[in-house]
Amino acid sequence: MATLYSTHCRSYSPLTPSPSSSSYSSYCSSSSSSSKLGHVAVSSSAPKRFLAAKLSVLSQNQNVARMQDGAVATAVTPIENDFPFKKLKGGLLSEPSTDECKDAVRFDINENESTVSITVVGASGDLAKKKIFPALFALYYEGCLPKHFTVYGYARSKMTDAELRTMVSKTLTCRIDKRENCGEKMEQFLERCFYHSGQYDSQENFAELDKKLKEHEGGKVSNRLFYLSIPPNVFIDAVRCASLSASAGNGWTRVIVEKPFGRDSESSAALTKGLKQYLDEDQIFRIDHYLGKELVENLSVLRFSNLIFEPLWSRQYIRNVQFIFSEDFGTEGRGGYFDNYGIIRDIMQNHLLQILALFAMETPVSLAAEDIRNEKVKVLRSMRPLEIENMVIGQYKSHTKGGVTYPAYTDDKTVPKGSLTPTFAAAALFIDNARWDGVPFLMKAGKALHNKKAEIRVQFRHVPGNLYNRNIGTDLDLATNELVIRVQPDEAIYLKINNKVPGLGMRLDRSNLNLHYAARYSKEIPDAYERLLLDAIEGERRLFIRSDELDAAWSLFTPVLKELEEKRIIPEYYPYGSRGPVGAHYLAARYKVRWGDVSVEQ
Ligand SMILES: NC(=O)C1=CN([C@@H]2O[C@H](COP(=O)(O)OP(=O)(O)OC[C@H]3O[C@@H](n4cnc5c(N)ncnc54)[C@H](OP(=O)(O)O)[C@@H]3O)[C@@H](O)[C@H]2O)C=CC1
Ligand SMILES: O=C1O[C@H](COP(=O)(O)O)[C@@H](O)[C@H](O)[C@H]1O
Repeated sequence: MATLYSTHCRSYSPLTPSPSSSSYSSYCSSSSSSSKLGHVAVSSSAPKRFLAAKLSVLSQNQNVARMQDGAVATAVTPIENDFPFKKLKGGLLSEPSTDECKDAVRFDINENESTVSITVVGASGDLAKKKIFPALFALYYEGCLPKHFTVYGYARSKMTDAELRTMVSKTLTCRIDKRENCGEKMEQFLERCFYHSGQYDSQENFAELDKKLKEHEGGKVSNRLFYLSIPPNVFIDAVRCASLSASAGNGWTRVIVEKPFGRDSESSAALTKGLKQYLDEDQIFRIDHYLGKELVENLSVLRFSNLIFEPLWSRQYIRNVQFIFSEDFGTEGRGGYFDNYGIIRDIMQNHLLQILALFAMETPVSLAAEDIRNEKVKVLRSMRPLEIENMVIGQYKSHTKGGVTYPAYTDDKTVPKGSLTPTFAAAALFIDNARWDGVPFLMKAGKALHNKKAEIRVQFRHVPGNLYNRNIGTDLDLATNELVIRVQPDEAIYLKINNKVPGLGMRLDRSNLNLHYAARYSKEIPDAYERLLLDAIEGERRLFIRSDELDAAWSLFTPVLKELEEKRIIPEYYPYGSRGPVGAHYLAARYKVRWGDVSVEQ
């Protein structure tokens, strides 16, 4: 018998019920989305293939779990010993810690027997350098990574371990609010980073990696996470080779797959089919990093834990909902990738649609991954496929401002001349269910616009028979209550209300009830990749996309994408740095909507 992986309890908030051994399962999330176990031991005779460590609880009291392939696992650690009390010398217990992860990892007493190896496939690339290694370091700094972990970079580029460390060290940063021992921690982290050069389609090269991983694992239970940070044309090759030559022998093996998950329904289905030749669905972690953003994660908390919002969350009170994404830079350097996808596939079909599904779903049975994903998929399947009449596309053109000339999209050397690929799109979508019948869900996404922002805007209906109409004037839109969830930058949730201007008269103005994160919380907000990587290590699938969600998402967008391409629809050209095509306003106006981000006071 050997240890598989521990149950992790990640965060402990003052709202959480006071811990006791009997209430453990109510606040402690497990390494399996559906199991609520303490530490688990599993037969090490598991077959050498990608082994799903999905545990389903047979009996919570007996602490017995069943692995997906039928192997029985039994809990060997009494759960009373577990989180969140710090054990002090002499057996005393300290106060529960509010520090994320630290206690969970520290109190995994079986972790001496288990290891986690994280292989970043495509380690020489942009995403790995920019996001993945820094996120892993942040997790290490916070004490969230297990005791025995190793990070491997894998790519075709030739590099030594030392060169990888130099490359990685350039992008590591410490949080503004936590700089203590930062340099020291970086050194320690880098010592755990290694590199193996190999082809993505070579079983032999992955077998060499396997050999190196085994040396680090030193006979302990091996759990392996592969992060596919490579272009999609080599996804299947890499999964095949990793599966056949480098999967964990006796622990779990999981694979994080980066977008794009295909470019339409057919190619996405083919990709899923290809992945499933080598992996079970619960080993596949399709990442959408917007789901890891703090305010997206908070969306359900806001709605389901505050009485004041949920009763208003329907067609009865909500006039329209807007999902807005803008960037103030173009495709700079990524034009080659982008031209094959365009903004609809790059941002709308995934990031914005995922947020929409979370926003509009019914109350899930529980916070378990499958319960949430079931509700999301229901919303997606209740939506009308997007029609070309409900869509506007644009592309940025060159613009000179203040003596500086900004390039057109097609000036990018990696973009084919005359490309019609949209860099901007606006769309009106509808959910044909009882809650949302007739409510326009508007999306707008663009590159090379005047600002960088991602937000959700909920515009409420006008107040019937408003006593104060006289004080508001004829433009009722000006008095609309609007809830704004600013995902980035400068995270905030604010509600626009009408208020009496202090004084002897009766003049109303619009004011904000404002929850400004920087003012309210001193803690730096973790990057989305940190949350998602930690979830993948813990086996938490809630924020990853299931294959049926993906199919439903593609069904909504594939017909219109095909039509745009077949008819070679010409995008509306907008100047680099502007607010985008005017067509977006006409589209909104058709549904009696004004974009919330264009008013004077936003
Ligand atoms: N960069 C970003 O901001 C984001 C990226 N993504 C996705 O993440 C993944 C990685 O992105 P990113 O790091 O930007 O990608 P890169 O283009 O930087 O590629 C990553 C690595 O893959 C290898 N590679 C590049 N092109 C090919 C090719 N044609 N055939 C085989 N190997 C190749 C290279 O490594 P070597 O030559 O050393 O093998 C490269 O360093 C992609 O799927 C992308 O869509 C998703 C969201 C944002
Ligand atoms: O997935 C993608 O997201 C980025 C924007 O991410 P953010 O976290 O910086 O907002 C976008 O630039 C890129 O085109 C897209 O592929």
